[in-house]
Amino acid sequence: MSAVAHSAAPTRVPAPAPLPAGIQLTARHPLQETLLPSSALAFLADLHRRFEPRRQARLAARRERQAFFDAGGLPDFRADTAAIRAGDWRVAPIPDALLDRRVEITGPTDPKMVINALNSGASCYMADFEDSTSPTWANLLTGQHALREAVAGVIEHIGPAQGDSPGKRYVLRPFAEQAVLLVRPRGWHLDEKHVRVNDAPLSASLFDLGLFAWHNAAMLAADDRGPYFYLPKLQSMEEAQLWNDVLEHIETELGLPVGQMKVTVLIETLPAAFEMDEILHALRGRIAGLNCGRWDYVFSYIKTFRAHRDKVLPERGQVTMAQPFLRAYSELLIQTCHRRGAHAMGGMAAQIPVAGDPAANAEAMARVQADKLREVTAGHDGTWVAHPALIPLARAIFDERMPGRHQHGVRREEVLVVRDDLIKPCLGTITRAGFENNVEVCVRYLAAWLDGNGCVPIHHLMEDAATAEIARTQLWQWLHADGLHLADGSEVDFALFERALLNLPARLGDRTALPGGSRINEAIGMLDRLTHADTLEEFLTLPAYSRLD
Ligand SMILES: CC(=O)SCCNC(=O)CCNC(=O)[C@H](O)C(C)(C)COP(=O)(O)OP(=O)(O)OC[C@H]1O[C@@H](n2cnc3c(N)ncnc32)[C@H](O)[C@@H]1OP(=O)(O)O
Ligand SMILES: O=CC(=O)O
Ligand SMILES: [Mg+2]
Repeated sequence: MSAVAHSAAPTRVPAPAPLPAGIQLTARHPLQETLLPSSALAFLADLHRRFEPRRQARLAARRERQAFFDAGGLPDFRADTAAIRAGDWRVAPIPDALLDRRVEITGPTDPKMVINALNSGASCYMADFEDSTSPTWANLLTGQHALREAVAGVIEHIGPAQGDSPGKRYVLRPFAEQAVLLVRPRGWHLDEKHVRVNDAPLSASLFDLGLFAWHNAAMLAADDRGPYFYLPKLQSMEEAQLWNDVLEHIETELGLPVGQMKVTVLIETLPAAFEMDEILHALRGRIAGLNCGRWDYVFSYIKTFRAHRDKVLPERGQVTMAQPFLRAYSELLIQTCHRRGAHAMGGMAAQIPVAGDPAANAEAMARVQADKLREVTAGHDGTWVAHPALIPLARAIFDERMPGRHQHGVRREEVLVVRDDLIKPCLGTITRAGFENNVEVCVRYLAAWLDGNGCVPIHHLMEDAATAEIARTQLWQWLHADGLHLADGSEVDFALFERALLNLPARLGDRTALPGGSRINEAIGMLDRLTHADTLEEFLTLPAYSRLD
């Protein structure tokens, strides 16, 4: 055969495997063949057909409830569930692997992060497909693959070469020394647009959780573990019931004992704070705890009260856990969990280590320390950190004050939280710097997210979807509420906003050095539109997702 004829011979590229009936994949990625064989897709499609109508019904119920709040209604404890709150019941026993959760590290799911987090010395690692992940198809598949390799114990990552030296090799510590793995799928409101079933997008929650369980349940069972999950952004006990039914169905399908899959629910919406007992009850066969997701909680307070002029919050930096409405929520969570035999997990301080500035670093560490001390003293059974360097600090505080594996014995029976404590307005101010910082954080975070990075440091704080949402919704609320003034007396109006947006490029300087620098103009345009809109967009990530790969 001549050389020409040889090079012209067609290369045989294997055709993609045929998809199960009714399923469409709208993107291509090299990991698809491995992660989405037709049996996995059929499993996901079955979840969709069974549960999608109920998901849509729950989303409609959210809209209906918000319309009630917009008309002046206030959240309150439910009359129809009083018997659940009064009843004497407890959640199922917590498995050994989840009894000591004093320090949990969280983070996105790229292979290096996964290895670093599992090796970090934390008690648990929450692998996050949610607040800290930009859900590009590549991120989701790389993340699922990294987790599967980690559960199998074979994950490896090679860092970039340094001159002539090869890149750093990352491998796992022995299993017994690793953090216990929990996975956080995306919330009920999000679609996974790359998988369509009968011409409708699959729920992102079902994709993330279902695929992880499908690949890993058997391997985890061999280690006497289960797929363990954190469930985000629930608003009601009916949503918890939906999750329970999904999990029970998956257990049956995968041949797991009922209750093998454990969950911890983030109480991070204002409506959910009024249904903590009910959520524990709906998931009582499998729930290990509740968590104070403080950043989304503040975001939810703003959204819930978007139309309530008397509940406008001051600038982000002043809305700390010391504010009465946040203290009441965390104390009620501790009391509720400990009465029911569940863990009451604390949340995330946004400070991260500050490299190259010892004074700023000391201040950041002092803030984290104070936050963790408040949590352990209040009765939390564990806490979150955003960065491995914070683990020793958080661990030392919990070790000193929590000698047992948890502190369910701290019942906090003296705590009496009523409706008005949870919705109490918050005193404070809006400074010009606070206003401009919200504009900067929104734009920079959104640009990074559009570029595929869901968690970035900005001015030495961890920023993710939840913290950025506070900045976005505050801007909308401040600008749509009549008669607000900055602390210096000037009016909060759209001229102020436009000036802040116009000045931002100069303030940012060399944008090539910023994560997502090339998407800054797009982010500015989006924030401008979202802030001018007459109605508040429910989630930033909904319109932004349509711009993602
Ligand atoms: C509101 C909420 O939902 S909170 C939960 C969601 N948010 C999170 O999970 C935050 C996760 N944290 C992060 O993503 C990061 O810590 C950031 C973006 C805040 C800061 O990241 P960086 O600036 O890259 O940190 P830095 O350069 O100091 O990292 C040093 C090392 O620690 C590792 N590291 C940093 N954070 C983490 C983490 N959360 N998990 C595992 N490893 C981490 C880095 O990979 C790096 O490793 P290397 O030395 O092997 O290269
Ligand atoms: O998910 C955590 C939060 O604070 O939001
Ligand atoms: Mg959150």
